[in-house]
Amino acid sequence: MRDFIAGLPKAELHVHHVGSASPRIVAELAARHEGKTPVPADPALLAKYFEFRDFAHFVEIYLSVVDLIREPEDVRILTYEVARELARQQVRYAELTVTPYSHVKRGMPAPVFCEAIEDARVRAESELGIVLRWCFDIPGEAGLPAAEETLRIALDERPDGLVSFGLGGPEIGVPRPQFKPYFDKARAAGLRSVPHAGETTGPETIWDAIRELGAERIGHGVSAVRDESLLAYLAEHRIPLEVCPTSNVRTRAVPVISEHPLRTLVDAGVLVSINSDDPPMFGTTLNDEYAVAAELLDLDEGGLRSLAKAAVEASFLPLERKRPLLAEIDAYGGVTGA
Ligand SMILES: O=c1[nH]cnc2c1ncn2[C@@H]1O[C@H](CO)[C@@H](O)[C@H]1O
Repeated sequence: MRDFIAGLPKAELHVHHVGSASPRIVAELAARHEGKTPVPADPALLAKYFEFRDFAHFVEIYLSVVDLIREPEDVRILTYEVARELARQQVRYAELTVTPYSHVKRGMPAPVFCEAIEDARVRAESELGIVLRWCFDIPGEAGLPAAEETLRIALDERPDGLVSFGLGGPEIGVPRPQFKPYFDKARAAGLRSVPHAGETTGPETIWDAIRELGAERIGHGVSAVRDESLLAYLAEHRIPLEVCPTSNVRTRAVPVISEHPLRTLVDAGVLVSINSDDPPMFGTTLNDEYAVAAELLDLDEGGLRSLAKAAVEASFLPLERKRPLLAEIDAYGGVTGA
């Protein structure tokens, strides 16, 4: 199963830029800021550092890593390394969530940040054969000023890879309706709406994301299982959930992996994609997440192919670019040559 997954062509739709910084990259950056950062440079200590009491603690640790990213070169190196790790797992296409506000707030001009991610995106496509696209997300804990600035950067800079507009960070104390004007403008400008919802709060946040923010996909959305009418709505309107199983356990959104609601979502006919979210921080990889899903859903190779195809279908790739990737997945026999 592991070998089959390793070779299976995939798409990833819910993976965070800084959250994907490998321990080596984080250690390198931490060493550059020796003494001025709580982030340990030692990989063993870093693994300990990436253990979270709860979601709020996770955000605090996440932002301490964001603090390490100061120069455009840091952004180029980080982004290219994330692309390399995705390509190593046979990811052909990924929508990477980046948070421009967090970097601009730390003194990196928006054009400089956008040029750095675009350089890495173009280089990754030509050298690694992986297609990256950007989701610009609002860090919810920074509220409306962050919404304002994220929208301004999205519309003023409009990097070629930008396809979607999101909302991350904590949900508790960050009601979704307040962001409606920003999502309205982003959608009017052709950006797709993909807010996080139902990760650390209940179904009502998912309803808000749909009704107020025009969500076309939901980041996480796992609490939908508590509302039968929402499950039916998601299934009927084919609003895919970007499910990140291990993330939910590591941020304590779900107590233990065996209790993850993935099976209930699938049984209700809800479209799901499998994603890694912040793989090094959660001690996982996208391939590991496919193995977790295979366990939870009792999947065979055909089931794994369907999972990979569901992510391609839910992606914002144009149809003519979905087709070859879907065909590649169908043709894939893995090491078993099935
Ligand atoms: O699983 C997640 N849920 C919500 N936000 C997340 C997650 N992983 C990374 N971020 C990131 O945390 C920052 C908070 O300011 C945002 O940049 C958001 O993208």
